[in-house]
Amino acid sequence: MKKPNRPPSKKKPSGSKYPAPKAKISRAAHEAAEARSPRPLREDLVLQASLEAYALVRHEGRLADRALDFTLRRKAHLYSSERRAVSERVYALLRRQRTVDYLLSHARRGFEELQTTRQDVLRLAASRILHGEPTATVAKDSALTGADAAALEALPEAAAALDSLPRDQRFPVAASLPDFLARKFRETFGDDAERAMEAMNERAPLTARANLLKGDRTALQKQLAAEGVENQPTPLSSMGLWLGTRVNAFSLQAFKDGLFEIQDEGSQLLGMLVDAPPTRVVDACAGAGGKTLQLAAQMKNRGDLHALDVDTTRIEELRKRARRAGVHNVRTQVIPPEGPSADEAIAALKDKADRVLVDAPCSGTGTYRRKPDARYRLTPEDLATHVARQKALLERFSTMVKPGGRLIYGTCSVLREENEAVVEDFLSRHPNFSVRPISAELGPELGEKVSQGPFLRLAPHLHGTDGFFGAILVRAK
Ligand SMILES: C[S@@+](CC[C@H](N)C(=O)[O-])C[C@H]1O[C@@H](n2cnc3c(N)ncnc32)[C@H](O)[C@@H]1O
Repeated sequence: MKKPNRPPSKKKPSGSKYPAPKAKISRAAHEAAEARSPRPLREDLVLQASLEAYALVRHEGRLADRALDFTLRRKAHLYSSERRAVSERVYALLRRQRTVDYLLSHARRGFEELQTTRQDVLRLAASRILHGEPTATVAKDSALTGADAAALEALPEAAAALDSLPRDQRFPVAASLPDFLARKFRETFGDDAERAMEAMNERAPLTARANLLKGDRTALQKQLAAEGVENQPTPLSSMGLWLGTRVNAFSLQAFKDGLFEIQDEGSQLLGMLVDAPPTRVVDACAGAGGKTLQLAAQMKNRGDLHALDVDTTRIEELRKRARRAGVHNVRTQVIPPEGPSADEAIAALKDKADRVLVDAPCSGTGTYRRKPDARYRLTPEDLATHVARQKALLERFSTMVKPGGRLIYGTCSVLREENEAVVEDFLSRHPNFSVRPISAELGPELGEKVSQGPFLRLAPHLHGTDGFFGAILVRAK
């Protein structure tokens, strides 16, 4: 089966305001030429672009996907295989940044004092070797000589030094986590923490959710196969498909026709907990609508689905996606983030909703496969802010649940304090809410695979999904 040769991209290319038509044409021409005769990477150009993108993330604090987008848009002369190499190498280094820095500080005397770009060349090279590429090839590609080339040869020794550290010192470095997060991951996963982080430091699969308003998963499989896309049903979500990771999903006809959305399997499972009836349902932190569209399909496009968020841009994106997906039952509303005006904005829905989903803003510690750089930005203070906001949002949005209705709380964090602890805190103040085990919703077989106690608890090393938490809370009648 033909494998599409563009790298997966989070952005929909056609809707973007950036690409100059000239760049588009020349890139298409390059790609067509490349498809006719694949050629070796022009390593100097790949290295230059990788350095630029990496510097934006590491030294200027830009988000990785934006930094890559920004850099690659200015590199229309790169072939698609080269663009893909830039992306893959930068992401690979971000996943192992702390490990790489440790290894180089042992393998290269005076590494810390080197000029920043020279350090970054070494970092990119060491990361490639760590990911299995031959040392000699990498040294040549990176034009490294003398002490720098010798440093690459000395990496195995440095790795042995890392291996010989006591477990608690080794883990943060080997997992490439800040110390405080390493402690949190150890608290969460105990003896499994190493395994959990190994899986968290892998690339995530590209996962589609079939839009059940327009057809089932089998029909989507056929359509994708007809477009030359390798795909495979996901094992946990009945509406998911894994796609070949090198597909640019957004350029497919099936995507343009609204037959699927890109959505992690874990996120699909969280959406499944809602089991939205065709009555009145609220998606209180709807964002760009990943789960809103799934809920609309559960409701068979009937009833009223209220999608709320504080972010106008995301709500606009949601509207666009809803149009493509053929969703008609959604009403969007931009609401204030806090204070009396936030309470007023939802007053009309007080005690009215059969289901309220609070897919809360969180640390994102479950999504490091896709956003490896996020770990280096998170501080203990940020985490405390997330927890305080999660408690406040659950409190505010619970007022919309009608007697007998359900409040579904979810995050893409794996940390207990953002998950079980938030739910416990809520229940301690709201004895009229009780926990409904997720097995009651998903069935005993699937429920057992994806739950811890009564809650949804997903992690890459156990489920192959991003890390997710979900709880169903029922308001007494
Ligand atoms: C985890 S994201 C939601 C993702 C979305 N449900 C999806 O499936 O694509 C959390 C969302 O909460 C929104 N948010 C942050 N503070 C909020 C508040 N006070 N009220 C409502 N939404 C808020 C953010 O703008 C963000 O879009």
